Amino acid sequence: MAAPLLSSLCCRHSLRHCSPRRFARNDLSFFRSLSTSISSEKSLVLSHVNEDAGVAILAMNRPPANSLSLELNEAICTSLKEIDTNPKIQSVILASTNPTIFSAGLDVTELISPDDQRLPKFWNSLQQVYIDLYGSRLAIIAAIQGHAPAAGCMLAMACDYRIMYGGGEGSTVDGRKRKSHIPTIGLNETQLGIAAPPWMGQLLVRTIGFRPAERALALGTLFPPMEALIEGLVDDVITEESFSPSADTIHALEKLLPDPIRNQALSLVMQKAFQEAELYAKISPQARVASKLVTRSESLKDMIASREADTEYFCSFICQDTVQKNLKKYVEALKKKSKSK
Ligand SMILES: CCCC/C=C\CC(=O)SCCNC(=O)CCNC(=O)[C@H](O)C(C)(C)COP(=O)(O)OP(=O)(O)OC[C@H]1O[C@@H](n2cnc3c(N)ncnc32)[C@H](O)[C@@H]1OP(=O)(O)O
Repeated sequence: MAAPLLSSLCCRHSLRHCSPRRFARNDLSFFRSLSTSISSEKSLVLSHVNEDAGVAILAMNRPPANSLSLELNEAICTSLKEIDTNPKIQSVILASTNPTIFSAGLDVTELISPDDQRLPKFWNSLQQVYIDLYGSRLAIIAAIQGHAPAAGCMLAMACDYRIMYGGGEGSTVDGRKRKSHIPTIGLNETQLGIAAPPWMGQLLVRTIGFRPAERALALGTLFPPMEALIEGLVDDVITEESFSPSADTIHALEKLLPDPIRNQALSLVMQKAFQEAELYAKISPQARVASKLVTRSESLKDMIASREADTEYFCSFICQDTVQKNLKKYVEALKKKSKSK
């Protein structure tokens, strides 16, 4: 079903052939044309479908932090492509097997003393994840149970709806009682001495508006759940007080979730994500996709057109001495913090 258009995506000319008329035709093929055929290590994501509900799950599974390596990026694209080929599926829940980290953003070890062959491939794979998520015909619901800094936040923003865990003492994340965990979300790149690329920064602008995004980008703000909700960075924040699960939802989730994360059927965030996914799945796909084209096609075209230049800029920026120094310092601090636990 999905058109084999990897070449068109990797090459920045793909959307030149998409006339405004074509976009106006409520055409599903635009979204299909954004599919990829990259093959990869599948266990880095767990995916499964519940055809009765029209919903799929795609859970990132790269311990310890779901940091985005070349291989994880490719695995996300491959899995999404597989789901896309199933005509019974209209919605996907993008989640994490780690109940306290959605994704820690780019794997910073990819950025330090990088291999000059791998670095552009790595960046290209991240661009592809964005294109495939943001341009998917599927409605994608982000179930953000844990932290989502930098490129982790980008993943969430590229979805159609974002649900975040509100945290709190003694709350349940995957059904078990655990100590307080308050996730944060945002583009914190400047805290690492780097800047979000234009397409990622503009995605924040489109999500929360110009002035709030300008300030958040400059300061590298990581928002706790309620602040993220107020800013419009997430659409819903779930706490035990705010949401009552239904037995039907839990049952449907048990059918959907793969074995290693079946216990997440008890997670309130997952339950709300499933309900939202069902809601999207009930809308006429043609109408839903056409409405998505209205808001997303122009920025996607622009991003794809500047893809090569973006990769060149990224590679030369990352290799600068000062940037390397900043990144090394950041990783040392991260390791030190992790060891001191
Ligand atoms: C031109 C540039 C373009 C830039 C575009 C995007 C930029 C990025 O995405 S850069 C990455 C930004 N990410 C971060 O700043 C997050 C860093 N991580 C954290 O702040 C915390 O780990 C987090 C809040 C996510 C979770 O905290 P904890 O639950 O307390 O876990 P730990 O800190 O103990 O981490 C566990 C383990 O994971 C390793 N880790 C964490 N993040 C990353 C990462 N981004 N890349 C690689 N590895 C990461 C961390 O070092 C720990 O490993 P061990 O030391 O081996 O235990």
